[in-house]
Amino acid sequence: MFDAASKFHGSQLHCQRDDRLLFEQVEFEIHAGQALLIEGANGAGKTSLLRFLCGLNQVAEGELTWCGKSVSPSDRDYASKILYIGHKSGMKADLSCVENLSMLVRLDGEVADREIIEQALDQVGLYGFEDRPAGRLSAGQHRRVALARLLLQKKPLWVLDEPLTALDVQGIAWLESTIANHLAKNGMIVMTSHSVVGVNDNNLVRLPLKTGATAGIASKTEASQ
Ligand SMILES: Nc1ncnc2c1ncn2[C@@H]1O[C@H](COP(=O)(O)OP(=O)(O)OP(=O)(O)O)[C@@H](O)[C@H]1O
Repeated sequence: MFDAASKFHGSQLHCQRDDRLLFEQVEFEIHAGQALLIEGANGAGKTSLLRFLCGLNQVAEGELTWCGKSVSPSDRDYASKILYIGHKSGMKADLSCVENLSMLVRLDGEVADREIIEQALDQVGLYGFEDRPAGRLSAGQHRRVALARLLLQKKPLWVLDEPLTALDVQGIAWLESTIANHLAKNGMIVMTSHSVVGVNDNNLVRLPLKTGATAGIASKTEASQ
């Protein structure tokens, strides 16, 4: 169970790429058990925003607070709260599924032994693939291995960039229950996705990104006022 009082707030968020303003004055707030869905056309800046929240780029700027305390995306304590799974999995083609997951979990400052990783691979439908090099997986299998980190790491905030990509019906069903379970434990999620799974309307905050967006705060509290 994560802290029921958790709150994640962003304000004055803006992003410029070269000479082009992607978005500005964007604001959001989510609480424990809620998911933020970042929406927008191709090229609107969704990935740029996600990566900014994770301290992975400086192209976007803005103010962030975690539980009411101002944080910088590069703060170690703040970064330790986040599990980011982006378009690229970060896996090495010549390492096995177990070796890759072990490495990725360690890079995030955590540890998972082989038995635990095998159990996670089993849960994502990859029993028997433990020692297969990642470079010899299908696209959907590759995505399933990347998403197995959701079972291995205990972070309150998941930042997921198009997590449904390449998943089949069973994969989507697994992700749906995994997301619902995380939110039920007071976890939070910031994600981009063309469809929403595992989040009911009461727990979903939508953040549309459009150039010059000044549409006010994206939050459940404000929306209901
Ligand atoms: N490394 C980069 N250097 C310069 N411009 C970039 C770079 N990466 C992305 N861009 C540009 O920034 C804009 C926003 O890209 P971003 O990937 O954030 O959009 P997105 O909303 O996630 O798009 P999509 O829905 O297609 O994934 C695009 O116009 C893109 O061309």
